[in-house]
Amino acid sequence: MTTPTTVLTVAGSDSGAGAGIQADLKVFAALGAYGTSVLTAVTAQNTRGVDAVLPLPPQTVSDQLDSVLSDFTVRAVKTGMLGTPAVAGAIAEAAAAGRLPQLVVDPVLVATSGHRLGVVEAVVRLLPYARVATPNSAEAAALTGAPVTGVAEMTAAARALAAGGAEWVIVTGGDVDTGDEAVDVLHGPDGTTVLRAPRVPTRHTHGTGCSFSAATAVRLALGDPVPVAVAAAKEYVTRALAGARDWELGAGRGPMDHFGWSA
Ligand SMILES: Nc1ncnc2c1ncn2[C@@H]1O[C@H](COP(=O)(O)OP(=O)(O)OP(=O)(O)O)[C@@H](O)[C@H]1O
Ligand SMILES: Cc1ncc(CO)c(N)n1
Repeated sequence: MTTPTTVLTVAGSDSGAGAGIQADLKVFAALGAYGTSVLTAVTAQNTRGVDAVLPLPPQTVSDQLDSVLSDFTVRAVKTGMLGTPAVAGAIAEAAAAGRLPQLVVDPVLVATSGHRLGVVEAVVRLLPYARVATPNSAEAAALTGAPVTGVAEMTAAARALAAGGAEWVIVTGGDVDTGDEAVDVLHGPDGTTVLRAPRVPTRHTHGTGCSFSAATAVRLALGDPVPVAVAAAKEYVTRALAGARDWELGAGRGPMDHFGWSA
């Protein structure tokens, strides 16, 4: 194998390893990229929910960022859980200094268990530097202040968030009732497109958002335009959900299948 392309995730640790840093690194490896990681927080978490959260000091986050960026040629970066406004501020500063190329911002605010993992104001600071932002319906609602319950509202939210600074926004609809399809709405300089894929009938959806944004980052790192990158990420998620449908890992919402990919 030739030297792989390097990508970076700035996110929280999920001890159950279905979401967060662990999901990101699995996706990076599955798609043939070399993954580096900057931890923002440590969560005690499993398939049933989040039990505890320890945010790391902003200096510790900046130190990790400096170590990675001073030694690796990072082609794309994704951010997930940032934890605190102070950490988000440190990341925004790096973005403003042009140190975070092809930035994918997954505005993680709340885990499915309802546990708060971030604050709106912190994420908003990062959006102007995002090549792509990937809010789910709840995050889009929190960021815009308007409910997001259908494709029309997803479209309005994507447009509002793009107007607020991100170059491209894709509002993901894993939790939106769209029948037997999983529908996402992309808005950017080329206009608005609706992405549709078969909805995988499974309760094991832990880490879909993290995996989607991580796959998008890999494809951007490899040179894909944004619409191509998110379409590939959607295919990845659909296949990884289907692969783990019958897995029995934990008693709650289990993780996805990142095995068996050839880059
Ligand atoms: N059951 C499903 N079948 C097919 N695709 C799905 C399903 N659930 C989610 N997706 C897709 O997964 C991607 C991530 O979207 P989603 O809205 O689930 O993110 P999220 O809510 O942030 O995930 P997380 O569970 O990590 O918080 C989108 O492309 C969405 O359409
Ligand atoms: C660490 C972490 N990041 C993101 C999410 C969102 O799925 C999660 N549950 N845990």
